[in-house]
Amino acid sequence: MEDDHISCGDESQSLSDEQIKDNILTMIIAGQDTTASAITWMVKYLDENQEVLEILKAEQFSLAEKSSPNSFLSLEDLNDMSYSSKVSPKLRLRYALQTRYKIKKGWNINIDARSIHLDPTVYNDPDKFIPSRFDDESKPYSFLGFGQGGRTCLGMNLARAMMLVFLHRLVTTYKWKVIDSDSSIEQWALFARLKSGCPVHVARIRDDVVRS
Ligand code: HEM
Repeated sequence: MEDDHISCGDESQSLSDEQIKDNILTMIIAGQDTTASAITWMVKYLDENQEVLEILKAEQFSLAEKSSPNSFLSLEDLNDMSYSSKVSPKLRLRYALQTRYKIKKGWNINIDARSIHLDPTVYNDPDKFIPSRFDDESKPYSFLGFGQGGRTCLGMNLARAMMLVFLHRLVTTYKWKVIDSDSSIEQWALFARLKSGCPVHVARIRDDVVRS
């Protein structure tokens, strides 16, 4: 019988059980909850900001009309979603960096990206959902959702791709209404997550555009 084992090359390069476990945990903790939370905020903010939703719909429908129904989205399609890729919410509620404190060896320091994104000394109308606000070239590094520098999120491009595919499917196939306007945030979550879980009413708008 032919050997159907998939070779991983040099055995000494294989991952240990411990490393495999770490990678799985990374996917679940760093990868899944973050993306799920970001998508929840997108659904909420888009429902509350119909003018933004209209611009997004125009981009997504023009893309859907250009390609055949039921075809998969390609990388080029994702690159054509320039407005949609800005619809990335302010998330990650973490504790603030207090410069008054001495930072001891071994401490973990987290930048409170959400407070920076909502800082009125940096942005006009910080509470307004303006997806293009981070385009301002005079304010480099102002979008901190994925971190910056040497430890920038490793899954950033994967997360963006997942969010864009989700947005495309949602916007071109369904309309939705958030049915619980409670905006209170779970107190002990690592990043900003709605207590209500953001329940929505969803209705199909058209059958001819179904893509994945
Ligand atoms: C919307 C979704 C996501 C958000 C908002 C997010 C955000 C972040 C942030 C703020 C950091 C810390 C950066 C720093 O310390 O400066 C980080 C690190 C990291 N993220 Fe994500 N992330 C997301 C999705 C993902 C996904 C899908 C994966 C993997 C499948 C992932 C894997 C990682 C890893 C491995 C690190 C550690 C990088 C390092 O320390 O070198 N993330 N992420």
